[in-house]
Amino acid sequence: MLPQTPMFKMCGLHSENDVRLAASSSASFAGFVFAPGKRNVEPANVRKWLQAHPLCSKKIAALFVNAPVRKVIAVVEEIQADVIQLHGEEPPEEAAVIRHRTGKDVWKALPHGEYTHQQIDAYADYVDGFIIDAKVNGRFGGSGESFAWEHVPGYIKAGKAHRLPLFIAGGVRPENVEDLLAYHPAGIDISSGLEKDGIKDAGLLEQLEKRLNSYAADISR
Ligand SMILES: O=C(O)c1ccccc1N[C@@H]1O[C@H](COP(=O)(O)O)[C@@H](O)[C@H]1O
Repeated sequence: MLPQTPMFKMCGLHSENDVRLAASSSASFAGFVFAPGKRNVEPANVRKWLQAHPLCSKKIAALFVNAPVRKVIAVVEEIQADVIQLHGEEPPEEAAVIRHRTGKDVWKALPHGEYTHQQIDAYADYVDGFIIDAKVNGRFGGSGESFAWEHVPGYIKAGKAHRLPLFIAGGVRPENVEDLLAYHPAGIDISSGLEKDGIKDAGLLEQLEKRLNSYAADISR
């Protein structure tokens, strides 16, 4: 099968300005973090920002790390999320419960490591997609660090075998995105790589989109 332009998820939006930028971007998914850390957001603020800058056809992803199921359900309802990204150690059964109780797509983020392929197999019947991220110093994500991308083809194969979309995350930036695109992932997920001093940056977004567009032009030739 011919490579396709990857889905682009712009994650970790944490201000009205970030949402405005995402709304004007080519991202198909806009992600918000509801977990401790510098990108943690309040659902009421997200709702306000989305009212001011509607994302139109883009889908909203809500990211959680080991959150109670009732919190996930409440946040998803409040911000009208389309996708739930579980970025902690939520077991497959919990992903299944969340999927059943919300009726939303659930994506499991898994850290690249020795057992990732076994984990993909264990979650595949209970989720609607995967995100493979780097695990750095025990942090759950948003580290800005990449894992060894020579492992990407194996993950792409696993996603295809389960017929599930698989995104590559972790330290993707405008200056290295072409190295990742060379593997033709189904999706890329970027947060800190679009930030300057902790704020999503229009210039970095423009650089990224230029490279995504040029990749799209190359593969359509
Ligand atoms: O961004 C965070 O603060 C965060 C906290 C806890 C779990 C995940 C988090 N971010 C997600 O991690 C990936 C990769 O991010 P990066 O591009 O390396 O910064 C992405 O899905 C972020 O939204």
